[in-house]
Amino acid sequence: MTAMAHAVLHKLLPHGGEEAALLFVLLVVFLVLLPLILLIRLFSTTSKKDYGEKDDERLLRRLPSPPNRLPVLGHMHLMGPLPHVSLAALAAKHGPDLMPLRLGSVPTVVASSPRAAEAILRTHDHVFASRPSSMVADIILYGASDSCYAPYGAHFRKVRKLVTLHLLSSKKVLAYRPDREEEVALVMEKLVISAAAGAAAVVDMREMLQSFTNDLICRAVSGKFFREEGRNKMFRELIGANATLLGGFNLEDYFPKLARLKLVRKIICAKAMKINKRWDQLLNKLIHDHVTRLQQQQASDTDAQQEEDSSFIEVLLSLQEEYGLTTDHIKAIVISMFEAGTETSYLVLEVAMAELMRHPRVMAKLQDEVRRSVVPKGQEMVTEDDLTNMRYLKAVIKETLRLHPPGPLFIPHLSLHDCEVVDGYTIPAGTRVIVNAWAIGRLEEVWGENPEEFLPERFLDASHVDLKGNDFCYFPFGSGRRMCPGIHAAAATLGIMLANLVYRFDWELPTGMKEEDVDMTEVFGLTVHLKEKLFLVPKLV
Ligand code: HEM
Repeated sequence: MTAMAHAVLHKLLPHGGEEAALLFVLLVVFLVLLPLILLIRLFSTTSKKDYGEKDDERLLRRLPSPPNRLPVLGHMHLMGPLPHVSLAALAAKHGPDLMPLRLGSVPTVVASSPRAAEAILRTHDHVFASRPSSMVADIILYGASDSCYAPYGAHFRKVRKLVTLHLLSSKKVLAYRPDREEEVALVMEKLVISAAAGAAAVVDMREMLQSFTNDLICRAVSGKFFREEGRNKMFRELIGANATLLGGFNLEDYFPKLARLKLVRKIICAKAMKINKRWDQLLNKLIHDHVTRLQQQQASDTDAQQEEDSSFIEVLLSLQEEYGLTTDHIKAIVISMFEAGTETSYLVLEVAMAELMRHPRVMAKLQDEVRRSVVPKGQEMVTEDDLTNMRYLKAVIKETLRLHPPGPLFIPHLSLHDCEVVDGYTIPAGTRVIVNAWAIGRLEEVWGENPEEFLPERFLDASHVDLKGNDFCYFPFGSGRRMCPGIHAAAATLGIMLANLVYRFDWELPTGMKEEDVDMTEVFGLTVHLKEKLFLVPKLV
């Protein structure tokens, strides 16, 4: 929003602010914006039903919050194009632990320190385990009945249990190991062809890694026939569309009353409904195919497939009755698996390669570990067995996730009732709670003098700091009831792919580019990604 305002003003006042342009701006503000603001204000006031009584306002004021709160927008105008960066800067000045804000009409608290994060995600986890409602998630995810956006309650607990026990358990992730290794091998084959073409063969790393993680999750969700009829491509397109709709700071989430107006609702919902229709058709066909295959199997008396070898859809269908799921619930769970599984891992792999290109010393040390210390000479690929002792590889992955968590603000949490947290401060029921993991990952008091430096060695000295959310200085997968259930799948995918990329190939930047030219500028959305795609040239070792 601020970026948009800046752009408009910049266009109007490019030459030092001529009087005519200024007058024009003031006139626009008076004639157009004022009535609009009054209208929005009418619909942006909070009611008891929405976010609690006015008492909540007083409670929010008990902690310092940033000044310059505007009547309708609240603190919204202070959000720059990278909200995690804006919130970190605001917190450093106004609320290093907890910082209350009003974003639009929504009372929000931002946690930016290890002790505040621990209070939210561990000590009072049961109070903050819900999610705010989202109009778009309601449409795309069948009443937010998936495992990412479901409000805390009986349905969420049931879905979470199913997902962690039957879809993403470490046993299941292990069972998918041959599939992972096969998909990695396919990528390596393509890279060998590129490498043979020499310096001209510049590889679009994002395209390659996105297609890899997409195919991997397609295979896990729908079985080995996922390339049939170009389904993987269709899924990829729809995942991208979902991410655009669900990501960022959406107007309707911060002015819920305005969004309830019929016309506004119609405009906001139109796109989401269109996407939902396409998902629905695709998933109906997929479910139908699986049901038919299952029936054929039963008719021919083939041995029942083991759960470990079954695709997510097969597992969900076989457990549908036991867990009391409707077909729409199954579709919602599948969609959020696609979304969460794809829109994270490939971004981490791309940014890890970007950091390695900017830090040749780290790249050389990693290649040394992967090539000489562990993998026996002559072996074509790194296997998952080889990864066990690769300490430096693990440190590189941890350091990448510290500096570049794909979800720097996680998914917003929601307080279920009033709760006294740090220093006797009470967060009222219905408050949106944002955990700024990006800010905590860069605190000088935690990470030392140069927290912005890419230095995997810091994790060699602190190898007790793992990914499991036990340490509130470092928890890229979250912690507690809403912690990422895909942690085992993600760790396996990142490890095997990164190890193979640096094992088989030396990497060079396109001709004329230097290390310092690798652009690390980020763009905020459902997840954060590099603004500029990474292009590299592979050289066979
Ligand atoms: C590098 C990769 C990944 C990272 C860094 C990551 C991180 C996260 C984070 C920070 C959250 C939110 C925690 C919170 O709101 O408190 C989350 C939620 C979630 N993730 Fe991941 N994730 C990754 C990959 C995956 C994969 C591969 C899957 C599944 C295939 C997955 C499935 C989910 C689901 C279902 C949720 C929602 C959990 C809930 O609301 O209860 N994630 N993830």
